[in-house]
Amino acid sequence: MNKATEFKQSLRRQMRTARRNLTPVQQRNNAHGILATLRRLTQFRRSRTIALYLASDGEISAEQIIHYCRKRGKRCFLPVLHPVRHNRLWFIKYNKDTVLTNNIYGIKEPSLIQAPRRPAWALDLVLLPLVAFDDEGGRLGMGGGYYDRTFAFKQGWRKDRGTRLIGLAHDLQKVDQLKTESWDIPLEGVATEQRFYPAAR
Ligand SMILES: Nc1nc2c(c(=O)[nH]1)N(C=O)[C@@H](CNc1ccc(C(=O)N[C@@H](CCC(=O)O)C(=O)O)cc1)CN2
Ligand SMILES: Nc1ncnc2c1ncn2[C@@H]1O[C@H](COP(=O)(O)OP(=O)(O)OP(=O)(O)O)[C@@H](O)[C@H]1O
Repeated sequence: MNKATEFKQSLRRQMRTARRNLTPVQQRNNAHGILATLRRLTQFRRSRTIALYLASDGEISAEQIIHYCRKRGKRCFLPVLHPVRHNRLWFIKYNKDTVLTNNIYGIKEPSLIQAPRRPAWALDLVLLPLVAFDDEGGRLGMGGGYYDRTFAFKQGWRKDRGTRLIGLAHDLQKVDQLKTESWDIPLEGVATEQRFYPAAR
């Protein structure tokens, strides 16, 4: 393992532990706070089709956001591990009656037989889970490269064109600067319970 990979692994361990050690009360407050942050964002207010995720391993919960979106008539989608294409995601509509199953990582996702599916480029906004972030749009994920592969088509696009990508995190997941890799797809910004961090251009 080279130095950079070792560094990423140890940062992942450290941040995943920090996330998991938040108390239920802190988790609840942060989930509440992040909805308030998003409601102030034009990019969120304008979006009609939004991909979120079901939290696992201490990730900031998106359930309140999902509830809010449904009330406002925004359509919610969840990522599903692609059954055939290596390390890519599909996005499936998420309703109250959607049947969920556990994927290979033990994360809940809609069962695959369920339509409708939506291609990644046809979503207005994707709210991504992450392990660590910086204020330049850098994202460290769980290490599967799922989001990077799925949104590779955005390489070279302006951040404000097409599907918008915004990370969701607890504020404690912020680090000074992440080294970007050639395959990393930069985020437009990251929302936490405290504030929105727009990527500097
Ligand atoms: N809630 C949520 N859903 C998500 C993601 C996520 O980060 N959070 N993903 C974002 O990409 C995708 C799943 N990616 C994941 C990648 C690795 C591991 C993981 O736990 N890996 C093990 C080691 C690898 C292995 O067992 O093969 C680990 O780190 O312990 C989990 C999810 C799609 N759905
Ligand atoms: N567009 C791509 N094409 C091919 N391989 C890729 C691509 N994007 C990422 N990868 C590979 O995926 C692996 C994991 O990447 P990385 O550690 O950046 O994942 P991550 O962003 O932390 O994970 P995730 O998106 O699942 O949360 C790397 O080995 C990388 O080479």
